Amino acid sequence: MMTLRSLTVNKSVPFLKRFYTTCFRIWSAPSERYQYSALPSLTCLKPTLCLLTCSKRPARHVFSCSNGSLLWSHKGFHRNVVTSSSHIAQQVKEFKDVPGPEGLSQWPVIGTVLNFKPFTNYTVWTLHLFFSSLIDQYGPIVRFQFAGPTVLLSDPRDAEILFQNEGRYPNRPPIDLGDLYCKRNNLHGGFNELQGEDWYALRSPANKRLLKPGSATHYLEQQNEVAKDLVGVLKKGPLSAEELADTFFKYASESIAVVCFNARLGFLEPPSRRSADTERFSQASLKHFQLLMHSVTGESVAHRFYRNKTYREFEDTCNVMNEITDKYLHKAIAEVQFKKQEKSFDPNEPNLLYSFLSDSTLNYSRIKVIMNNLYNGGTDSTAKNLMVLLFNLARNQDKQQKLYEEIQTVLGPEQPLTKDALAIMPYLKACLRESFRLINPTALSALRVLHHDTVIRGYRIPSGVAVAYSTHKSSRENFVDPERYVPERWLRGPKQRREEESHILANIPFGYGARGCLGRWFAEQEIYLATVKILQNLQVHVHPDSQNTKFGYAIFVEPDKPIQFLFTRRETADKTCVR
Ligand code: HEM
Repeated sequence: MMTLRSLTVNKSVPFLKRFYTTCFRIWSAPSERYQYSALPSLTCLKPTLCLLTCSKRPARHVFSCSNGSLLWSHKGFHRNVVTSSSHIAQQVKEFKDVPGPEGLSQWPVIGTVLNFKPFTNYTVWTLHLFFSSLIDQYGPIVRFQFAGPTVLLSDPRDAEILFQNEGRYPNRPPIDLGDLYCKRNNLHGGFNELQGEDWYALRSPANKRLLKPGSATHYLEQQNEVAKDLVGVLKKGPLSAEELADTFFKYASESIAVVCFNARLGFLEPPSRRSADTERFSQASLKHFQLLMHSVTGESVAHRFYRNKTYREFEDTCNVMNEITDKYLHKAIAEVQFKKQEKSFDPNEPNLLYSFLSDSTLNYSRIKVIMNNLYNGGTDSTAKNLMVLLFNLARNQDKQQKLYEEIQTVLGPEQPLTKDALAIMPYLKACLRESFRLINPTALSALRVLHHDTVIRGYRIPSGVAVAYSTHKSSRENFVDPERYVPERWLRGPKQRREEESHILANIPFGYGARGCLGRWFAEQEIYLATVKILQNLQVHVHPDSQNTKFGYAIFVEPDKPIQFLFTRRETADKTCVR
């Protein structure tokens, strides 16, 4: 028995007209154009057929049926058509038929172990290359063992089906160290740990605040001050590659702290001027990430069974961060109370922390988890991707010059970045978008555990199976000259490049769907701010030793060794901050 779940209609086109036009197009098109052909069900006029959206975005399926779905994307019918008809269901191949390594490689546990060193050359750090090798060997859909039966996809059209079927509460497995900490201490889990309705209860109040237009631009002015401090530190130089990586981490931490704690924590201050709390917080959050990486890369496994050293250290970092978060939240609570007494409190407060604190449906522990998660989500991620952008600009001086000229035209040598200025800086946005594409995946996370059986590429993938999407592959296969850094491919205009036609899921640095990144506007804004301020003052180069830096993945993208950037002062052309 099939059930209809959803109907999305593009209101600009009369529904019936679209319906009949589309039926005609399916009927009359050659069947080999369909990867998952709906033709038989249509020619038999099976009324279980379902449709359509003409939206410019990937199709929200109009009808989605419990035993499959029929989709139509903006690219046309040949893109994504999965049938839901029971007639077609008989042609669907079984999970066991999905191509992939055979024999011991499909055994639980052993299969996973065999994928990595010493049995192959791969580690979690080179997971993207391992995924690519599977795709090269077996094709665009692969069945393999990765902590359980897993399917790997590389075609954005298949990813579209995956995301269409992720449901209201997409399931992305947590990093076990964070999950264990919450469980062992009986604490409320965060975005990464929770699933189902519990996750949604946390995510929904955050969505409405963080993903609404203008949520990030409210902080432009304050975060611009942080960017200025960053440039101050860079100008003082010289900084070693390690110090530089640390400085970018501090920049991202300071910048997101403005949002999460309504305060400048002083991470970029010289050590003598940093408060003891700031120092502890800075060290704890850096260590926190390193330990999470140990868990992800499999360097630590024993913490799953007992409180080993890694786990105890991790618990310490969480405790420090919780303690300092408490201080800032209590301060903000007092401010909100004061504003309320003074009757100066705006119920539509654009300030995120105040807005959360004045929401009577959220208790203190939830707000604390949200703020802590946003803070942690916004440090390493932004810092690493900022460095990747600078690396790309340094290695492509012509692009850097072009961006510099855009900055000079719109802002001149000193003006801060504003919302209006951002709206007329397409090259800045294109530079970041292209940097994301070239480094894809930005994070190890394009993974969903299926809630129900789903037909992908003609195979029925059972519920409970994890499906990963190799954005490394998709961000190369769908672009011309993929290894080159070409921001122009994202510019609109008369000379619009072919890439503009690429599938929207071919480049998804912030994930996709209901569980996509919550902080994407903040991340982009902070990277823009730093890049603009740096280029207004300095020209960026990389030391010859860092020219061939390779990138891998722990949680976020990571260089194989810290990058030695060289900065030249624009006014004096004197390489002061050089190492
Ligand atoms: C360039 C920087 C960043 C990148 C590349 C990035 C990337 C991602 C990705 C790929 C995901 C998983 C999405 C999915 O599964 O579909 C994610 C999740 C998340 N990100 Fe980001 N992120 C960045 C910055 C930030 C910032 C600044 C914040 C906080 C303000 C943040 C908060 C989060 C949170 C809370 C989640 C978990 C969402 C959930 O499971 O509901 N991220 N991010």
